[in-house]
Amino acid sequence: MTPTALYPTLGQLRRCTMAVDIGAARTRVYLRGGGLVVDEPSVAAIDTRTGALIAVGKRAETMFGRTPDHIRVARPVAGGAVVDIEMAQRMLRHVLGGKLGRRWMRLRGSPVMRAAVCMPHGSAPIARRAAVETMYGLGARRVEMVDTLISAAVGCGLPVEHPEATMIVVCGAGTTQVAVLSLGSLVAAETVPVGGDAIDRAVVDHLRSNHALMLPSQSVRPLHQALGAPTAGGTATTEVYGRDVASGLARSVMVETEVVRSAMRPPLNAVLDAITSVLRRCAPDLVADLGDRGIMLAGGSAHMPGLDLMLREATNMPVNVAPNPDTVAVRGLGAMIEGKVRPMVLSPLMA
Ligand SMILES: Nc1ncnc2c1ncn2[C@@H]1O[C@H](COP(=O)(O)OP(=O)(O)OP(=O)(O)O)[C@@H](O)[C@H]1O
Repeated sequence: MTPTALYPTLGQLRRCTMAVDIGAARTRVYLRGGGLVVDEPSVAAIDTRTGALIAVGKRAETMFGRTPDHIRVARPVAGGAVVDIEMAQRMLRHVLGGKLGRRWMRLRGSPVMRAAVCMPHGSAPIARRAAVETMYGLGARRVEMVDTLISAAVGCGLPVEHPEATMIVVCGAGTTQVAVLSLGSLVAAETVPVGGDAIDRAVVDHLRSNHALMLPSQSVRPLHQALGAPTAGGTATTEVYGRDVASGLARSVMVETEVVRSAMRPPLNAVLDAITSVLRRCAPDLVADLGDRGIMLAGGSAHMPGLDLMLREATNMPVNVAPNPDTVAVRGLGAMIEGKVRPMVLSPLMA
């Protein structure tokens, strides 16, 4: 098997057939000449008695918390790494269905089946190894890895190859990655193990400890909407439904959106600390560029209403949410394998 490069050239990427982003929440696959063909929750349900795969993706996700004992609903990806390689391979094989086979056949002239994978910034060698093993299981014989921050910046259409600073914050489910880029390189970057899931967990924990209410995960989204809605003076409240911790019965409580907002503050502070730490490591000229251009916010959590506003207030910098923020990384990598990216050298952190 061919060894894997961490910073491949654009030429090496152009030889790849598919671009893959295996995230804690969702798995995305972009096929060369086929576009984004998979965008599914990274979830698989198996029958523990027979080992059979029962469902993957969206269908498996709806089974969470609703299965009998013999069905296990698993997330093969956590904290930015594939933690169950076999399950990840089964899940990918299933969501790709026949799409990959046809693509391999069409590209039979190519001597080696190659895949490009986005890796979270600063991921450990074991996480990279797990991603490579996962792709080998799908038939790839060479795997090129690109830092998610670079592919997301490309996917957002940021002029990363120019000698001026651009800043990107990719807030996913389990991690948030922050970088300042210039001339195709990461000038400074940081990853924190906090994302949309930690923010949701902070809200769930607040309701359990202060209102003795267990909130089902699907009830957190409507609460986000309330948090993002402008308040016309006074104290805004919103009604949430859950299960009483003591009695187990369904009930609702009225919660003040401001109180929920402060419950979300600890995980958000971790994101803010990462932004300030990255800015502190940049030269003043680069920081001056960012004063005008601001921060590009990407990742699925960029959909969270009010997150951009909170970051704007805390940093005093303009914050723009990328169009389709959750798929920018795989679409950026897709643009690289399609050869649609202006020539540049992809390199690790500048010394
Ligand atoms: N409309 C929305 N409102 C609030 N949060 C949202 C919305 N859509 C997605 N999210 C959040 O975005 C997160 C998923 O983001 P994304 O798809 O970028 O994750 P991922 O790439 O799989 O994760 P990671 O990068 O951490 O491996 C989840 O925490 C989810 O709750």
